[in-house]
Amino acid sequence: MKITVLGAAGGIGQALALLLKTQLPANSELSLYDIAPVTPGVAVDLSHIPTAVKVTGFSGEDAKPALQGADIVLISAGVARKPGMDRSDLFNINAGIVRNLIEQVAQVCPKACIGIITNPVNTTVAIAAEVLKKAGVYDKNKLFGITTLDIIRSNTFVAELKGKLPGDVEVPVIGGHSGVTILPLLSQIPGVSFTDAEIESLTKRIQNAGTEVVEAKAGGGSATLSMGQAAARFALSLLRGLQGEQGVVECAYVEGDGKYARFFAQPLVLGKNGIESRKEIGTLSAFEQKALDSMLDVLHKDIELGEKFIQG
Ligand SMILES: NC(=O)C1=CN([C@@H]2O[C@H](COP(=O)(O)OP(=O)(O)OC[C@H]3O[C@@H](n4cnc5c(N)ncnc54)[C@H](O)[C@@H]3O)[C@@H](O)[C@H]2O)C=CC1
Ligand SMILES: O=C([O-])CC(=O)C(=O)O
Repeated sequence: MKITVLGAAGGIGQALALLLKTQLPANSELSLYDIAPVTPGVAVDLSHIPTAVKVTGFSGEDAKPALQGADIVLISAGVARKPGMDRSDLFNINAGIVRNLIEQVAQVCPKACIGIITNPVNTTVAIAAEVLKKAGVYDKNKLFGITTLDIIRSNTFVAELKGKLPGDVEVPVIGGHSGVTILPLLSQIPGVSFTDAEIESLTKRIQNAGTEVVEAKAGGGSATLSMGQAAARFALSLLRGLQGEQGVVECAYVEGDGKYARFFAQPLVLGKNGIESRKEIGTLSAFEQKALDSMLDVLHKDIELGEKFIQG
């Protein structure tokens, strides 16, 4: 299997590439691309780590050489937030970057699974879908907005609060990936219960966790290391599904049945062709149902912004 990372010289890209170099199965290939001239050097650096994963690096304006034969393409190219900005403030720069990269994916490796990390994810995934559709190669079972960071954060915060091992907690997170559209389903964690006050404060903390990092880094960017870990977890799950492992489940922001919004983060069963099936979100608490109802306006607008960017 070959995985290509676009934006590979950035904070997320380098962390992700390191984790993939050490965790991909033997004989996989890791292909790194970024406009930054350092990228071939990042590949040389990684290539000295003794694992049976071949690493190549490409820079410049053309992503195509890095995309040849890719089974999975992960995109973290673009700009990150600074304090005082919302994820939507990144649209003006990142929308064009994602469009340009997806156009090249559509040409070179149209059958690859694509994982979008670049913000605003609620919108960049819609942009990617429209570009792929225009090129006649859109498969809604192969395009994912990576929301795994919301899940691993939820697992960490719940474990901290309840004195559990983080690895023993798995919180489904649905909706989208910004502010109120991030909805952790705290009512669905087996063996864990919360007071109403805990639910309210935990939900807020999970929704604002990106901002917590942006403020702590004080102008130096947003989450990179935890996001590298999140994207690596998602990519390795996707790979296991592609290789035929049964019962691999991850939440991601994908096009579904449109019951809530055209794109919606939900639990998915991953398989040989990407998404094998979309799982029901299950029974929600009254708090979660209210949060779901009130996020939909924002989510619809975020999606429409992306659709219009391509459709004009
Ligand atoms: N989905 C999620 O949960 C998360 C998403 N993000 C988003 O990920 C993106 C990347 O964040 P960082 O890695 O921290 O930023 P960064 O600034 O460290 O890295 C971005 C990289 O993209 C490259 N780049 C810019 N334009 C490019 C193009 N046209 N083609 C190829 N490469 C290009 C830059 O040279 C740079 O190396 C941001 O949009 C950020 O908001 C960040 C954290 C979590
Ligand atoms: O908050 C940001 O700008 C980056 C991000 O998406 C996150 O950390 O969840």
